Amino acid sequence: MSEAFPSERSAYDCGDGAFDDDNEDENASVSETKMDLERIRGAVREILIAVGEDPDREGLRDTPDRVARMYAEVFRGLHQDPKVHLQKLFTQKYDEMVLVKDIRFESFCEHHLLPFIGQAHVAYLPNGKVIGLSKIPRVIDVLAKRPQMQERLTEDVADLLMKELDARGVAVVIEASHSCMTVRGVHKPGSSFVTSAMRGAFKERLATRHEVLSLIFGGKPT
Ligand SMILES: Nc1nc2c(ncn2[C@@H]2O[C@H](COP(=O)(O)OP(=O)(O)OP(=O)(O)O)[C@@H](O)[C@H]2O)c(=O)[nH]1
Ligand SMILES: [Zn+2]
Repeated sequence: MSEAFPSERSAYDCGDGAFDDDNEDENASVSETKMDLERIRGAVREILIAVGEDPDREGLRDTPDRVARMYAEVFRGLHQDPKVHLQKLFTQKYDEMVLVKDIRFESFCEHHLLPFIGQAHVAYLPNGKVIGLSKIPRVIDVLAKRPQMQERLTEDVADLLMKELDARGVAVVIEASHSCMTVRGVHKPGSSFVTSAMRGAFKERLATRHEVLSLIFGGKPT
């Protein structure tokens, strides 16, 4: 991994509690201190020159710095540990499905570094304990704010929840539109990409899988 990005260890090294805080701006600025902003600025300047631009003209003068700060913001999840949001569980004798639908997220595809934006739907079957509702979107935000593939994002959310909640099952469905398929390349605006990861009872029991899919898609054919 290049020096501009953290090592595997430091990406998960949240022992100093730097990211226990839920404050977005603060998280972005902590991320800035962990990234090699100078290197990003230099690289952006080089790209501008390479495409035939003058990086010193007035309109572009601050662009390398803006882009560096943007990367610190949109890739801050590299320096955050999603598990910190899943430590506080509530004992509850509720053993039916819990579903959080339509969680909007923004991520960046690792192939083109262009945004993909959509909704995630996450269900789990508790095992005597439930998690605070807001924590599921928080986990998605951490994992989305990294260079991603939608399939990996989907599976990582499912595996993490399965493990940390000791759930009897987890279902994750993500629908997104990828800018790399709309603003360039094949130019197919309106197309969406749907991925799913089923774990535990959602994988093993067809009726349970159908139940969650019909709750997510509201009876639409799935
Ligand atoms: N499976 C998957 N593919 C993705 C994702 N994000 C972007 N892609 C695709 O990644 C592929 C990269 O293909 P390449 O042939 O290496 O790159 P490219 O020449 O820019 O491809 P085109 O987009 O077809 O022009 C493209 O087909 C993208 O649509 C993702 O999250 N999952
Ligand atoms: Zn892409």
